[in-house]
This record gives sequence, C-alpha cells and structure tokens, in this order.
Amino acid sequence: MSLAETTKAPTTGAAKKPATVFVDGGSGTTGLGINERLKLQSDVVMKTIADDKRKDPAAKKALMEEVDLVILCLPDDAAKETVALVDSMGAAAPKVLDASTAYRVAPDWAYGFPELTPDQAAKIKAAKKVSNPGCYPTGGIALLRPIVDAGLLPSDYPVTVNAVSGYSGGGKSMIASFEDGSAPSFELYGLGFEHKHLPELQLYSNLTRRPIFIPSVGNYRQGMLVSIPLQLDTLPGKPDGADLQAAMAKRYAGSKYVSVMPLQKEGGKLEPEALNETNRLELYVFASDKYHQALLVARLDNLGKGASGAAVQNMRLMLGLPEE
Ligand SMILES: NC(=O)C1=CN([C@@H]2O[C@H](COP(=O)(O)OP(=O)(O)OC[C@H]3O[C@@H](n4cnc5c(N)ncnc54)[C@H](OP(=O)(O)O)[C@@H]3O)[C@@H](O)[C@H]2O)C=CC1
Ligand SMILES: CC(=O)N[C@@H](CCC(=O)OP(=O)(O)O)C(=O)O
Repeated sequence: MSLAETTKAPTTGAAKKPATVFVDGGSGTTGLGINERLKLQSDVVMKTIADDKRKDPAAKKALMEEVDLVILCLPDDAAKETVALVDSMGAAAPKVLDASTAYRVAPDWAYGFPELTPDQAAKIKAAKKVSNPGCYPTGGIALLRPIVDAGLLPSDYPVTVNAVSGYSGGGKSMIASFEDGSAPSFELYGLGFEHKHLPELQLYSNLTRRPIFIPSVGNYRQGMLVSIPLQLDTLPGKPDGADLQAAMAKRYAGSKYVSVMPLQKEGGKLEPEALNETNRLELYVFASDKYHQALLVARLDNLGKGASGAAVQNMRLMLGLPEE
C-alpha cells in the first residue's frame, strides 16, 4: 500500500479526522463559492495549490495524492485533463466531483442530483466519480422526473423548458461583461436548439423526445427560474394541477433542500433571487382548472443548488459526512 493510500480518510461512516479536499479551479466563480461554503465546515480541510502552480499538472497530481476528494471547477477541456491525471494514479486516486459539463451523461459517472430518485444519494455515496448537474437541468429535471415516473407526462411528450438566469451563470467572462456595462439588460440565447445542458436534461428527465430549451440571462448577478408550460388536456388521463403537485410532493417528501410548494391556483408573481446563497430548490405548480393549463416553475440560486451548494452537498455524501 502506498503512503498516499494510508493518508486517505475513510469514506463511509463518520470520519475520524477531517476529510481532505482539493478544489481544482478554486479561483473561478464556482470554486470560490465552494471555498466560502467549506470555510464553515470543521470536518473538511481544504488543501490549496500555490497560485503560480495552479495550472501545473505535476503539482496538481502531487496534491491529489494527499486528498480524499478533488472537486473540478474548470472549463470542460481542463476538467478532462485533470480526470486523465486521476486515472493515471491507480489506487492513490482521490474521488472526483466534476462541476463541468464534460461527464454529465457518461455512463460510468454518477449524476450528482441526490434527490433524482430514492436511490440516487446512495449511488453518489458509493461512486468514485460524480458529475455535478448544470444549473438549468437541476430545475428542469426536478420538475419533470417525478411526473414522468408517475405516468402523468408521457416520456415522448413535446416538452418546452424556458429559463432565466443571473449573469454569474456564465462565469468570470460573463460577469465582467455585465459589470462593465457592455452586456444588454436581458437576452435570449441558446437559439440554435443546441444548449450544452440538453443531453442531461433529456436523459435524467427520462424523456425520449428532445425537449426545446430556451435560456435567457438578465442583468442581475444570481438566481434562476426554470419554467415548463403544459396544456393539461393534451396529457393522457387529463391530470389537473393537483395531480402534478402531488407527484412532486411525494418524490421530495422529507428532502432537506427541495421544497414542493402548495398548488398555486390564484396566479401571482415569482422573482428569481429569493433563494440566493442557499442550497435550496423550490418547485411550484401554477394551474388553471378553467383553461386546463399549467406552468411548472423551479426557483434556485444558480450558484447554490445550481453549482457550489450542490457540489458541497455531493462532496459530503461522497466523503460519508452527514448533511449540513
Ligand atoms: N457559474 C455557474 O453558475 C456554473 C458553472 N458551472 C461549471 O463550472 C465550471 C467552472 O465554471 P465557472 O466557475 O463559472 O467558471 P469561471 O470562468 O468563473 O472559472 C473557471 C476557473 O478555472 C480556471 N482554469 C482554467 N483552466 C485551468 C486549468 N487548466 N487548471 C486550473 N485552473 C484552470 C480559470 O482560471 P483563469 O481565469 O486564470 O483561466 C478560472 O479561475 C465550468 O465547467 C462551468 O460550466 C456549473 C454550474 C454553474
Ligand atoms: C447564464 C449562463 O450563461 N449560464 C450558463 C450555464 C451555467 C451552468 O450551469 O454551467 P455548466 O453547465 O457549464 O456547469 C450557460 O448557459 O452556459
């Protein structure tokens, strides 16, 4: 057994000493958010890399030999490079949690949405490699999967997902363009029907037909709404809003971070920033019995349950630590 192996903390049950974590890409938007959250956790120790070595593969590898888990907060190509390093480490390899898009539909990775199904948290806990979900899919999948599983929405239904995000969702370059005034107040994007979140949105919602996904970004820093309109009389069995809300409430009963809100029949308003700085996700069903129409809406912080908050939730599962 190598020296590095002997330094690995147990990953099941309560750790006897603090677990060790390295955040690769720790100075980016998602990495900084994770660092802020980890400062509040006494059972996890962060190992940091010298600033002038932060893109040096040899320095990364040496650090990864010392830690139980590495969290990748990198662009996709850089994430793939670090995963190749991990794969070359044999038994000394740490567990990997990747915040990029690179491995979200890879069959040998666990998808890091613990609330997806009743057994997903156990899969994440047991996995060596976990992909942290995209922010928009977190909202879309959370709304769709329970109603597809319940048979209320056919898996080949023509689903449309609309969403708005704060500009921090685009990382350092988008933040700079909004904060220097060069970006518009609001814009639609992803208009080529190719947004990088579509594969995971379709796969983990259990949809056989590719959804239409139209994201947008507004001139505010963080917070997101993901909404899905439904013509209820086109669904087999003609469910009403209460049926949809009940299926979601059943799936997420007892969840610490996902809340299914009471059925909304009086209309109203929703703004995207209410859950900022939390790891929470709220799910709403707005419905009209008169017109047989419904709107499903997820509200979350794109930097919280949509990125860093979810990463810390997954990290704790992977390290065998209790929920925060
Ligand atoms: N922002 C968000 O809401 C979300 C982001 N994500 C994902 O998380 C990942 C990071 O995104 P985000 O934090 O927004 O991006 P940022 O652009 O804010 O940060 C990326 C960081 O990675 C660093 N970096 C780039 N290449 C390397 C390398 N080879 N080795 C070490 N560090 C490197 C960059 O440094 P430098 O600037 O010096 O190149 C930068 O600090 C992406 O894959 C993104 O898709 C996921 C969910 C939500
Ligand atoms: C507003 C904005 O630009 N948002 C980003 C998604 C943020 C996110 O979840 O990123 P990853 O899937 O890369 O992890 C985008 O649409 O590309």
